[in-house]
Amino acid sequence: MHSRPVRSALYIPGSKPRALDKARGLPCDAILFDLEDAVTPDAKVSARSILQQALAQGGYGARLRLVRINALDTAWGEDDARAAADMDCDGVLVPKVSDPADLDAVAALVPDLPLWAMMETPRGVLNAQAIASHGRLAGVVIGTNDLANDLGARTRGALTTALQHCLLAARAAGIPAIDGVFNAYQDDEGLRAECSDGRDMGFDGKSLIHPAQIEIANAVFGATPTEIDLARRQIAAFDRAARDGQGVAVVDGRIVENLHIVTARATLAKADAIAALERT
Ligand SMILES: CC(C)(COP(=O)(O)OP(=O)(O)OC[C@H]1O[C@@H](n2cnc3c(N)ncnc32)[C@H](O)[C@@H]1OP(=O)(O)O)[C@@H](O)C(=O)NCCC(=O)NCCSC(=O)C[C@H](O)C(=O)O
Ligand SMILES: [Mg+2]
Repeated sequence: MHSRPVRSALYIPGSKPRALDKARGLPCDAILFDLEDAVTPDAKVSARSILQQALAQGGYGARLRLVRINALDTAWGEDDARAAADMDCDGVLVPKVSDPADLDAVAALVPDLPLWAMMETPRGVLNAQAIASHGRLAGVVIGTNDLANDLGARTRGALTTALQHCLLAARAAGIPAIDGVFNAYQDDEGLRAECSDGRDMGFDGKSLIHPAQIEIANAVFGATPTEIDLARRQIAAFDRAARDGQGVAVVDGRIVENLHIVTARATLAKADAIAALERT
């Protein structure tokens, strides 16, 4: 569990001033300012300066601000990385990371900002542990569209092994992991089901393509009143048991051990962090 909430991470094309402005008032936890796939080749260069100006102008509050650059093997990647290094943001999101050397190359151009990795190539998934443990890496975002494309996969179920492998790598490295996008942005029930699937797997949040998806992701990846109430009762029961010299308590007919208390405290910390973010 991580102190900064990333329940909802919205992609915004860096080429669209109206969307960049609208984002200042949206309740997403993170913004993925995109210079890569959401921007057409003819708009790549101008998007860089549009985005730089939007970030300099500010107004994005306490949201996590990541700039997704183009890959270094494209015509735009190196200039994107140099430009992003000077932008007012919280990190650089590197697309199509296939091994740690891809991160080394961006790290050399971006000396002072945390890096995030898009996990979206077959080689990247196979190298997930080495990528997630890179010293400059602060988190991973799954790119389910590219991954499905490269695999020839036609369902989310076909990606399960890859999703779990990336999540295992992120957890082992102690960094957050954000699930891939749900493309049918007008299908609320489909989105809710896919968010629940990601949440059940252990993801920290969902990447999104449209503002209408934010509320559902925030609800599914947040701490519900029922979860908060259970966490408080577990902690109280465990404290009582400890005072009586017991190492185990029982709440709602289930045993509560120390590891459940770690989770309960993390649930309360997450609820506090969300409340603090929503106050800003
Ligand atoms: C999908 C869209 C093209 C739809 O755009 P549009 O038709 O303009 O939608 P609406 O008319 O419903 O928009 C309503 C208002 O909301 C604003 N808006 C729309 N999208 C965004 C957004 N992402 N961020 C901020 N604001 C947004 C519109 O400007 C309207 O505002 P207003 O005019 O003031 O009412 C569009 O949503 C879009 O472009 N989405 C982003 C697509 C994208 O980023 N794609 C790339 C990322 S996905 C990916 O690459 C994942 C990964 O790499 C992988 O491999 O899986
Ligand atoms: Mg992609």
